[in-house]
Amino acid sequence: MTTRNLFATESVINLLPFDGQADYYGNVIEPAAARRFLEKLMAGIEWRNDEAVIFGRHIITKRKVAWYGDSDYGYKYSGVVRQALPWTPELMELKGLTEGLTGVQYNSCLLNLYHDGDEGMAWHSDDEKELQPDGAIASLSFGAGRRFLFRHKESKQIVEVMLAAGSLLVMRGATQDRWLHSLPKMKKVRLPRINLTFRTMMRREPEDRTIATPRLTAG
Ligand SMILES: O=C(O)CCC(=O)C(=O)O
Ligand SMILES: [Fe+2]
Repeated sequence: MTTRNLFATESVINLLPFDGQADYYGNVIEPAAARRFLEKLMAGIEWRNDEAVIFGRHIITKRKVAWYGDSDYGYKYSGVVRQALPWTPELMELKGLTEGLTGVQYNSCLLNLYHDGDEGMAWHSDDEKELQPDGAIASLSFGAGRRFLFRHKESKQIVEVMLAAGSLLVMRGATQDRWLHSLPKMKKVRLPRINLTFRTMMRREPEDRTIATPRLTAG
C-alpha cells in the first residue's frame, strides 16, 4: 500500500504549549491508502466490546477494541487475563511506518473502533504502570475525522485538534503525567473511525504479564 515515508519534519507541530509534547504530523497516509486500511482493519481485526466491572456493575461499551502485540504480552482486565493477538500484515506495515516517522519502536497496539459520533472516549491519561514511563504513544486515525482534546490537569487549559483520516499524532514525554485527553462525541458524524495507538509496554516476569486497558468510558 502507498504510504508517505519521506516526511518533512518541519511540518510536525507540537500542539501543547507546555508540560509535554503532542506532535501532530498531519496526514502521513494518502487518502486512497487510508481508505483501504480502514476496510482491511474493519474486516480483519478481532473486534470485541470493551467490558469491565465498575462499582459492581458489569458494563459493556458500544465502542469496540482490540489488542495486538509482540507474542508474549497479556493484560488483565476485570480479573480476566487476555493475551495480545499476533500482529497482522496491515498492523506490521503501519507499525513500521509509524516507527520510521517517530523514531521509536513499539511492541503493542491498542485499537479502537467508534461506529459513529455517538461513541467517544472520556477524559483520561494513558499512564498505566505497565507502559514505559514517559514513552511515546503514537496514534493513527482512519475513517471519520473526529475532534481530539487535551486538558491540562492543573490549569484546565484545553487544546483541540481535528484528527483526520490518515493522520498521525504522537504524545511524548510528560504529556500523560500533566494532561488528560478525550475523544468527544460528535452527534453529526454517522461514519466509523478506527484509531490505532502504538505503545511500548515494559517487559515483565511471566507470572505478572498484565497491563491495564484504558479506562472504561463513555461510548
Ligand atoms: O481514539 C482516539 O483517538 C483516542 C484513543 C485513546 O485515547 C486511547 O486508546 O487511549
Ligand atoms: Fe488515550
